[in-house]
Formats: sequence, structure tokens, C-alpha cells
Amino acid sequence: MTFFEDLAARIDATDSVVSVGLDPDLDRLPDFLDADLPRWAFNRRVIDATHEHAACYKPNAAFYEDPDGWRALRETVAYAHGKGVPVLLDAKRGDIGNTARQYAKVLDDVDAITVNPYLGEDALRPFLDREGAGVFVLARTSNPGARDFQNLTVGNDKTLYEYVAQRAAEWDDGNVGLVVGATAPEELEEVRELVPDLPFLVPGVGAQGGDAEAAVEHGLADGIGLVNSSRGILFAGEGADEEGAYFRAAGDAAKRLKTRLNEYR
Ligand SMILES: O=c1ccn([C@@H]2O[C@H](COP(=O)(O)O)[C@@H](O)[C@H]2O)c(=O)[nH]1
Repeated sequence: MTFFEDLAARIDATDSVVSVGLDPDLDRLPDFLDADLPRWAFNRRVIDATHEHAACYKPNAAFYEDPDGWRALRETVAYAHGKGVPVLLDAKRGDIGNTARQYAKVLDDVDAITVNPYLGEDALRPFLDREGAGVFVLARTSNPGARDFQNLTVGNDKTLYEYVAQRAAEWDDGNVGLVVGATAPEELEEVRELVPDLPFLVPGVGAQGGDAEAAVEHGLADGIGLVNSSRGILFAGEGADEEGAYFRAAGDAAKRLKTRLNEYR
């Protein structure tokens, strides 16, 4: 099965397009979590609490880039897979071909990845050519600085993010999606009009205050796509003084987001 076939089956099974972001910020992990690998201990409990509502888990590589982090990530990916949930690594890779080939090896372990198109097609080929893997190309990101470059006009009449979206559609062989932020609902709509068939990963609902309705209305192609929340789910239990209550809050937050998104599906 390809990533997008798996994802379609998972969306069906959970009735959910929620991507649960696994960004275990060491500075925010609860004090009661006394473990050898705290990020893994945290993620395991989050996965236990949220997997019924998770179409996908999206660990961001930035939260794992040290030796203990790599171990925590490996355990997390295996555990998510054990629960039947696909894993999308948010790594935003993009480098010259020789290096990109090394980066792409991570697709032996995870099901999909985010990539940065700035270096051009040859930097993305090692990911695009991976049988079965999903590749989400950054088009219009959710941060305020996205406008600095992505909204510039290139050629005669297109913004850079529109141009990237069109190129990504040309690369698509049933394996390509786009990253478009929920904080830019007008851009979401424009990109959807340009590329009706590509599923989007839409980050930025929750902590970034993005538009959940636009995320669903424009993010899904034939019902397939992902709307991500990380901090809004992971740290929903902050303030709870015991473990059970803390992680129940994460489960409740994932369920609430699923229910809210489903109003617009
Ligand atoms: O445009 C983008 C691309 C990626 N992200 C990532 O998604 C999550 C969002 O986390 P929240 O806590 O829900 O804000 C995080 O890993 C980002 O690096 C994004 O936000 N926007």
C-alpha cells in the first residue's frame, strides 16, 4: 500500500483528518514524567490517549535532533505503527541530490516526509522516487514570514507558492501533497483551485490560531488530507497535577479537534 492509500483507509477507520503533531518540547514536559527517555515516555502516553482520533502522527524532526532524541523518535515511530497509525516526519528536507539521497533513507522507517522545494526538483527526486512514500512539498507555510518570499510574484502573474503548487502537481504520481498553512485561508483557497487533486497537510490550527473551516474546506482532495495540531493537543493538560488527567486532556483535545473538523467535511 502507498502512503496515501494507507492514509485514506485510516481516515475512514477513525473518521478523522487530524494529524497529531508529536513535538515533545523538553522544556514543557510534565514534572511527573520521570523516565530515561522522557520524550519517548511522553509520546507513548500521548499516542495511547489520542490514537483513536489520529489519522496520522507528525513528529517534527527538530524535537529529536540529539542522540536521546533519535532513540525517542525510533521508539515513537514503531509504537505509532503498532497502533496502525501512519507517520509523517516533518523534516522539511531539501539539499543537493547527493545529500538528499542520504536524507531520503529515513523513508525506510517513516511513511511520509515534508520537503522544501527551494533547491529545485533534483533535491526532491530521491524522495519523489521512493516507492510508496508520501512527499509533502512546502507551498505556503503558516508563519508570518511566509510572505517574505512565498508571496512574491514570479514570472508574470503567479506567486511563488502558486508556482510551487503547480510544479508539485506535475511531479505527482499518487505520492505528492502540499503544505499550506491554516493561517492563510485565502491562499489555501487559491492553491486548492490551482491543484484540485493534491491532498494538503494543513498546519496552524490550534496554537497558531488558523482557520479550521478553511483548512477542511480547501485542504482535502477527494476527502483526503490532514489538519495538524501539535501544542494544542500535546500540552492541553498543562496544569494537571497527575498523569491520568494530563493525558486524558490530550485525548480530549484530539477528539474535540476531530469533531470540529468533521463539522466541515
Ligand atoms: O507551515 C508550516 C509547516 C510546518 N509547521 C509545523 O507544524 C507544527 C505546528 O505546531 P503547532 O504547535 O500546532 O503550532 C510544528 O511542528 C511546525 O513546525 C507549521 O506550523 N507550519
